[in-house]
Amino acid sequence: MRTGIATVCLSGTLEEKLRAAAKAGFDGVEIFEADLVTSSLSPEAVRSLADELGLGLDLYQPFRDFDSVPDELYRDNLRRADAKFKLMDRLGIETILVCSNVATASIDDDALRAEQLHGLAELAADHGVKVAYEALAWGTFVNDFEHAWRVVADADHANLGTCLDTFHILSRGWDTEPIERIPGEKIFFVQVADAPKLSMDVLNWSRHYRVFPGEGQFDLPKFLGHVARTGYNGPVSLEVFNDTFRQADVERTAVDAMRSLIWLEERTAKHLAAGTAESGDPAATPTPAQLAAASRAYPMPLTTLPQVAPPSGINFAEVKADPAAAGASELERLLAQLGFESRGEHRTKPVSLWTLGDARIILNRQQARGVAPAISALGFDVENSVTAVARALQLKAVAVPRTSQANEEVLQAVEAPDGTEVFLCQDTLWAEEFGAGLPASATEPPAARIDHINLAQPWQHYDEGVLFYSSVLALSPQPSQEVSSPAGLVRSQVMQTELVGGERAVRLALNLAPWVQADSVRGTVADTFQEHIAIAVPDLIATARACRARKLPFLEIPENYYEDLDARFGLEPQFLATLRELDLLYDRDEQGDFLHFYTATVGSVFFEMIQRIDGYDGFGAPNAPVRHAVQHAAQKSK
Ligand SMILES: O=C(O)c1ccc(O)c(O)c1
Ligand SMILES: [Mg+2]
Repeated sequence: MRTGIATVCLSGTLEEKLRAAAKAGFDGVEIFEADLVTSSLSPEAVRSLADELGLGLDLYQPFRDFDSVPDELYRDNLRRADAKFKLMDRLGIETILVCSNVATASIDDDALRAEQLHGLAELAADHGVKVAYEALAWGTFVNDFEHAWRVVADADHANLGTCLDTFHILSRGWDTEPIERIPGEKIFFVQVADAPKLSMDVLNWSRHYRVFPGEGQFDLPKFLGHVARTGYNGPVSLEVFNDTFRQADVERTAVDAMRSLIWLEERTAKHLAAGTAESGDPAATPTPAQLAAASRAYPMPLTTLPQVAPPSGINFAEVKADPAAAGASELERLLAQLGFESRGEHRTKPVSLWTLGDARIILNRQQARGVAPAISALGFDVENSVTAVARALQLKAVAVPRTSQANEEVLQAVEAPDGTEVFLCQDTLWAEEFGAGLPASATEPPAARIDHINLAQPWQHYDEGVLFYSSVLALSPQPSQEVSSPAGLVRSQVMQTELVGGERAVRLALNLAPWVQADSVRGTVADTFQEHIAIAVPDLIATARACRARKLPFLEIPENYYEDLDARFGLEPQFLATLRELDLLYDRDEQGDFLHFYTATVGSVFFEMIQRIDGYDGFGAPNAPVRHAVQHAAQKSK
């Protein structure tokens, strides 16, 4: 598949955008008119830079407000077009995108539109240019891709085709099946964007909230499957108008963008393969042979990746703390008060292992000076770490450089967008390298396990994080939520594995905190963000009492919370008194009940102990505002 990206997706100057797109591995770009007009590079210089970078200039866009106008305006529009066709000759660009008229359309007549577009195509032919007509979702008369295609078909000119843009099609909820009735050679260009499902006017939704494929909620594999079936084999190009990406680091955004297309290719091949599966079930998992066949079934080849199953558990979590600061010993004390046991020091590194049941936490004292303790690494249980790493690298994840000594387990890790090191683990043999190793007898079911991890995300890498964990680790994103805090709304995105036998192996929550004005590298963030490790235990009340006896600093919950809780749930007085006494929080969903408590924060890290009763599947979200408020107050008083 030929990959592309519109320059409007990226931040910086035109030259920076082109360099970043080339470096990320794109085949071509769409030159967005405003980027050229405001550039100090001449069209010839842009052309030779693209040449030098090995980047195709696949589209010039947009040309606006052409069709459905009175004759006088039509002639002026042809004059405007003529100037652009001459410019395209200097740039060496063959195709121009003409979007449906939103400003000057005054005559709603398909015959006239077809005639005017035919006239434009005639002029284009004189310049050796092709015109791709796109229906904008808010076009005055043409706002539906089928309508745009009908007009193009009526105009019947070799130099006129249509441009399909997923946003304009899926934001309006149009059926995508009819795409297959367009001949592939009449589709001149394909633009892809994802978006969260929002209820707002479509123009503002489009101009500010588009995201890269896999970061929103549109069914893009289905769309691209239809496109593949038409026989189309031109560029599939990202056109994402997004306020965050336009400010973020250009090279990182380009890599995020490339990852989204690589993953979309694979998902499209899977979608096509599922359609051919014997069961006929579109959700069926295709065999490797079916996947390979689907990837080359149509003129547009689809690259696939090494296949991985979602992780089967959280192998460990690592917290980094500067040994010279109080953080490291405070964390050790906290772990001991929670009931964790020290399993000793690593043979060669200043790193210690702590366990509680099957919950494994590594305390790493290699932190740079003055940086607050933070969650630095997560280990995920995977079937095959070699395959998992190969997949991650193909998805442009960056390998974490590691040095291992003789006789040490070789662990493979890649860097998540926020800098967290993600280890892909096949076993726990690495634990042998710590003094005491793992306890001999793990109980069944385990006395404790890591239930979820909650990571604070820098604002500019939030969507990138969602895409990373979905594509690399096969976690499924849930609809994002917002919880209130004294510093603003916190956007929270849960990524998890499917429910199997009432259990979820992995739950990860990505939080976009309003106060995380972070640098891209974890640990350089001002120590105002907080994140945590949550451990599930079989009897939370007993755990809380034991922790109290060990003098654990609990997060203290205000009395108002318990009054509200009682009003909401009408709890049994004795039970409510226990919650109050132990600073416990409570929630309930359709399945069951949830009990939890939090520790005080050390640096950026705190712990949560939880108990899920009868298949409760949430995170106690209604209690999050209380936690944020108490933590905020605690931070201020420091
Ligand atoms: O928002 C716009 O104006 C606009 C312009 C060109 C496009 O291709 C598009 O999808 C939207
Ligand atoms: Mg478009």
